[in-house]
Amino acid sequence: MPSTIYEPVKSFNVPLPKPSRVKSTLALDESTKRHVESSRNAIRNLLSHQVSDDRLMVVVGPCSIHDTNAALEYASLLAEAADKHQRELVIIMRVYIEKPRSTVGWKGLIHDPDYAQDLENLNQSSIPDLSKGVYTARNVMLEVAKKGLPVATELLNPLLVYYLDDIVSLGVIGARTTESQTHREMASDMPMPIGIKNGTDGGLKVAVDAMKAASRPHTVVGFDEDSSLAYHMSGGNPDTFVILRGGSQGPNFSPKDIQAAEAELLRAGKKPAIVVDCSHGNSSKDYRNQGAVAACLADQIALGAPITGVMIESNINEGRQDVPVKGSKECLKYGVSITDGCVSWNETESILERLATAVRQRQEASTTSSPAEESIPTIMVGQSLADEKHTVQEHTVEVSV
Ligand SMILES: O=C[C@H](O)[C@H](O)COP(=O)(O)O
Ligand SMILES: C=C(OP(=O)(O)O)C(=O)O
Repeated sequence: MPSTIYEPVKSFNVPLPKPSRVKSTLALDESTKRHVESSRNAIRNLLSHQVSDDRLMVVVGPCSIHDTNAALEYASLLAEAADKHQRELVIIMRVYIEKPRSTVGWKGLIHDPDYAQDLENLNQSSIPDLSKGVYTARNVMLEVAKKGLPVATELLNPLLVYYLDDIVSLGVIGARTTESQTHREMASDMPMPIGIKNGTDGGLKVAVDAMKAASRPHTVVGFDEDSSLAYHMSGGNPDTFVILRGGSQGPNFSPKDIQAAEAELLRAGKKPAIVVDCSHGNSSKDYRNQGAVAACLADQIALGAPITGVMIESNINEGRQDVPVKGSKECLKYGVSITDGCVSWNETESILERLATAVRQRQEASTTSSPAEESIPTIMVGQSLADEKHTVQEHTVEVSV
């Protein structure tokens, strides 16, 4: 990537369109509004372990969206899979339009919608067009929602969220911002359930602290209905949960890790709703490990482990690529991530099959178990799983991060 694209621009201000204007231009129709509300409620049910819904949440999709046509082709494939597995899985698509960077790099479609689009005509040294970005990002989310899929996204910039908060069914606070007060305030103000990643070092305490903070009211600085800068009191968000994503100390998806997370949540007075990310620190940032992580989770799920959901980074085609610099003869490969590596659609289908089978096994076991067994506290179930080392050993991946 040419360094010029991120050179600071002095005395440079471009007004952004007001969130209210973008929202009314790309408005949700009544049926999409109902879809967003019902998918938020379905997620809330899974988080509170409603007996009426024993399905598994699966948050799956590209690491980031850079090509909206490819994203919508992916969404069509995923919508079919969601339909096929509707008895076992609540499938939510990752529509990640902002990326948190460890240092610097492309910050996502909303910040820079032209970055990886028309390589031949693109002037990659031009100033990123955020005004176009807010329309592009909202439009792709709207199109995904219209295909019947709930939208998940990382809520990174607390002001940009005002362009999207009515479409998103599941918000995520990423590992790099879990400890940020501003993000906890934002989470406390959101109308949808929020997943909170553990820290980049693998520490769960920051995520549990974030859940506690987000559940309380806060003063929040943002936009009012007329898009004027204002402040208000948030209501507090009761629908938060942790996402175990591993970290620099290693992965955290083993039965022991799940059991420890469950115990920590219960100690903090929180419901043990745990989603596990197959990527990032849990895959050593190597997408080829995601299948093995998912297989280990499927084994745990079949045995009744307290796993509410799974996250997978997936795209039409596997791997990742760098964006060729302007003027080079290289082309961008279709349906391949330009941020973290992803598993292919074919592998995604196999992972979804395996997770659905595990949920069926869990459902069958719970209908055949005696009332006494059913009343075993979930923490005990985690304990017994931790002893079944052989179950996970064959799938455990080497992690060096
Ligand atoms: O999910 C994507 C990445 O892991 C995250 O944006 C950090 O990426 P980076 O370390 O390449 O900046
Ligand atoms: C950036 C992401 O994850 P994390 O915050 O866990 O690094 C992501 O899921 O895209």
